Amino acid sequence: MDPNRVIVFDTTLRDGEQSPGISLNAAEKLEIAQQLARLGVDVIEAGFPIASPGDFQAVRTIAREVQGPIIAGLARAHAADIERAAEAVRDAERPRVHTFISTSDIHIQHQLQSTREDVLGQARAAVAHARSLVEDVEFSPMDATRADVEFTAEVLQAALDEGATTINIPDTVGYTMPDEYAAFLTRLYVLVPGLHDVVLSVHCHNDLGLAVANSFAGLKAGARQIECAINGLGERAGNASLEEIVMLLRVREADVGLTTGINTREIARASRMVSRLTGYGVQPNKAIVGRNAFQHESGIHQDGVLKERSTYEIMSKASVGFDDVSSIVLGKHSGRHALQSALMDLGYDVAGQTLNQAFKRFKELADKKKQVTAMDLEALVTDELRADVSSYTLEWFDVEASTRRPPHATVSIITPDGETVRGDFTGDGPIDAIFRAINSATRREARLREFRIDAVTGGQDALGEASVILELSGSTAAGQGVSTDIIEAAALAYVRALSNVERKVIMAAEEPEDAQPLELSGTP
Ligand SMILES: CC(=O)SCCNC(=O)CCNC(=O)[C@H](O)C(C)(C)COP(=O)(O)OP(=O)(O)OC[C@H]1O[C@@H](n2cnc3c(N)ncnc32)[C@H](O)[C@@H]1OP(=O)(O)O
Ligand SMILES: CC(C)C(=O)C(=O)O
Repeated sequence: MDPNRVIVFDTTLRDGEQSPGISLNAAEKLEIAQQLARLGVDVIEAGFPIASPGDFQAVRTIAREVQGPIIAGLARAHAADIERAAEAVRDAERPRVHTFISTSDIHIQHQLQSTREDVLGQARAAVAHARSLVEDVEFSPMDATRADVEFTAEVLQAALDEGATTINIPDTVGYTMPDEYAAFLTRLYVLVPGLHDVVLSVHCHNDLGLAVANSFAGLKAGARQIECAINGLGERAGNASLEEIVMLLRVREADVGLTTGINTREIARASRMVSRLTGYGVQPNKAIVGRNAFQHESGIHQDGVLKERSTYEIMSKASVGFDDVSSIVLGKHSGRHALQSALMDLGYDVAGQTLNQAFKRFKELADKKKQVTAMDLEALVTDELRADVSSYTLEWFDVEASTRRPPHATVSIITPDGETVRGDFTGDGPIDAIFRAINSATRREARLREFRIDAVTGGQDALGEASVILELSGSTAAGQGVSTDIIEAAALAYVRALSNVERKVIMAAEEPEDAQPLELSGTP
């Protein structure tokens, strides 16, 4: 392999999904995985199969259906985790098991409540067990950047001896600094010369806003795999953002000399899809994919850009895929073929019932809006795809809102069993009233954790996109809904979040209790 080629390992579906409130079902994960394949990532970490039957199923579906990238499943240094991960990725063209255990004393003493010797034995046994099931095994010493480098090196040597093919160095809590991280990797190369024969990987968290800088420092120190996530999603403050590190390597390629296999024109679409399906909006000033990333507000900048774009732009918006979508405009006279072809341009292969439903909604929207843009279309079709997997359906609602009396809502919901149930509620505001009316109809005590409404495009006739995060019986899940009527968008989002959280509660109750430590622990 070209020594300057960087392997892009996307963990949106695993570490990204660890963001509070994100809970993707198998269909949503598959949709994102297919977009990641179009984007050209080398590895998709599709989930943590032991975590739940739903995650196992999602990883297995991705392994079976997504061609191109390596499909990885995460596993603790436990026999059951590793077996479950290996089983989930087994049908992939190129399966990988990624196993990990902490090497920092903080984790060993307080979380694992164990000893260095035991961790060394568990790491060795985990890699050996994984290698007996799959050829491609990645090992991570969790919290490595707060660990003793000599002990970490000893553990890595054991992992290499047992056949690990990739060694990943996580900055689990986003603590390190670029120079320090590079020095840590350089020292590991000295202590473990065998690292030169495998792929060294970086996995950096963004607690101090340094995830991309640290990852870049790691690449300069010799690492050739970068673990990252779309929109920088991930545990706490997130992971290194895929779009940022990839565009850094692209824009500064002449100076840095490293390349990736990413088709950067797919970045914008991947970002929007992940944002919609997770309910995590992208901050407007986010690098590369934020709404403002290619906008020039002030006169001097506008003057410069009008004369020559390179005065204030270091990359074109077309290079990250923003141009494609803004050029598609359909109106109320467009037909099903034009809609299908526009959706195809956006990367959605929609046919049959989903196309018919999207077409019906497109016509309704076109009656209200002069121009239906690509962003509107994408929102509608994503909404239809979500509706396919939703269990409760909003049949109709009535909301009475006035400044003279408290708002009152009545809803009719079709349950997963096909039963029609009704509920009503007088709330503090129209949205509160409809949310509580849904609870009353479904007899669920779901609690609203987050609610957001965004305009998909500008103007008075913009589509509203609502995102809801709900909690039920200790589980949380998100749901989204799209409509020109923001109350309807909110109600759709609430009903979908309720379906998702209920599914999660049921799956948690069915979770297997077979995660046992490997027998070899403590015997290096
Ligand atoms: C840095 C990271 O991002 S690591 C990945 C984090 N992601 C997740 O945790 C999401 C999925 N997790 C889950 O669904 C659950 O935590 C499960 C199913 C994996 C485990 O659930 P439970 O068995 O109930 O354990 P719980 O989560 O409460 O505690 C974790 C246990 O794993 C142990 N553990 C943690 N990491 C490791 C490891 N790498 N190898 C071995 N054991 C580990 C902990 O010490 C603790 O063990 P204990 O129960 O003997 O005290
Ligand atoms: C499992 C490992 C790679 C991880 O996510 C971390 O340490 O942050």
